[in-house]
Amino acid sequence: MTIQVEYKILDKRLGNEIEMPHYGTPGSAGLDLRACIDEAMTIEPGQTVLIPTGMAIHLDDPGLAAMLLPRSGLGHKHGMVLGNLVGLIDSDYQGPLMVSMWNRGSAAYTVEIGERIAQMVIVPVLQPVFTEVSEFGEATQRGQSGFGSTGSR
Ligand SMILES: O=c1ccn([C@H]2C[C@H](O)[C@@H](COP(=O)(O)OP(=O)(O)OP(=O)(O)O)O2)c(=O)[nH]1
Ligand SMILES: [Mg+2]
Repeated sequence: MTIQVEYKILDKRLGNEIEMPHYGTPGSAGLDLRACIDEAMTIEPGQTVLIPTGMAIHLDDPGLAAMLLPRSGLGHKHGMVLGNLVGLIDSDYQGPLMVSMWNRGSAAYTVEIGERIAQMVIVPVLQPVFTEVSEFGEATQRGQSGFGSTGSR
C-alpha cells in the first residue's frame, strides 16, 4: 500500500542547490533531512541549536507519526545527536520541521549548508481506548518485576 504524505517547501533552495530528502536506497528506513541554514554553523561542545529543514509535512492520519533520529555516523564519530534525543512529529502538525542538534561530544562541530543532519522515519501509531481496572486480567511470569530484575548478564 502506498501512503501519500503532503509536504511544503519552505526554503526555495530545497530541491535546487540543497537536495530534497529522499530514501537513499530501496531498503532505507529513513530519509535524511538537510540543514537549511544561511551559513555554516559551528556548534560548541554541550551546545544545542534548532536547525530548520526547509520543509513541512502534514501526515494527516492519526495512524502515522514521524520520528526524527540521529544519523549514526554523526552521532558516533562526532557526538552530534538530537537535543530531544528523538523528535516526534504529530500527524496534525503542519509547521516547519525542525531538528534540535546537540553536540554531546568534546570538540566543536561545524554543520555545513545542506548537510544531512538527521533522519526521519514514518511509523504506524495506535491510539487504543484505555480501560481502568483494579486488577489485570491475568498474572504474568514477570509480574511487577523490572528495572534489572532479571540480572545484568
Ligand atoms: O524534533 C522535533 C520535535 C517536534 N517537532 C514539532 C512537530 C511536533 O508535532 C511538535 C510538537 O512536538 P512535541 O509534542 O514533541 O513537543 P512539546 O514540547 O510537547 O510541544 P507541544 O506542546 O507543541 O506539543 O513539534 C519538530 O519539528 N521537531
Ligand atoms: Mg506535545
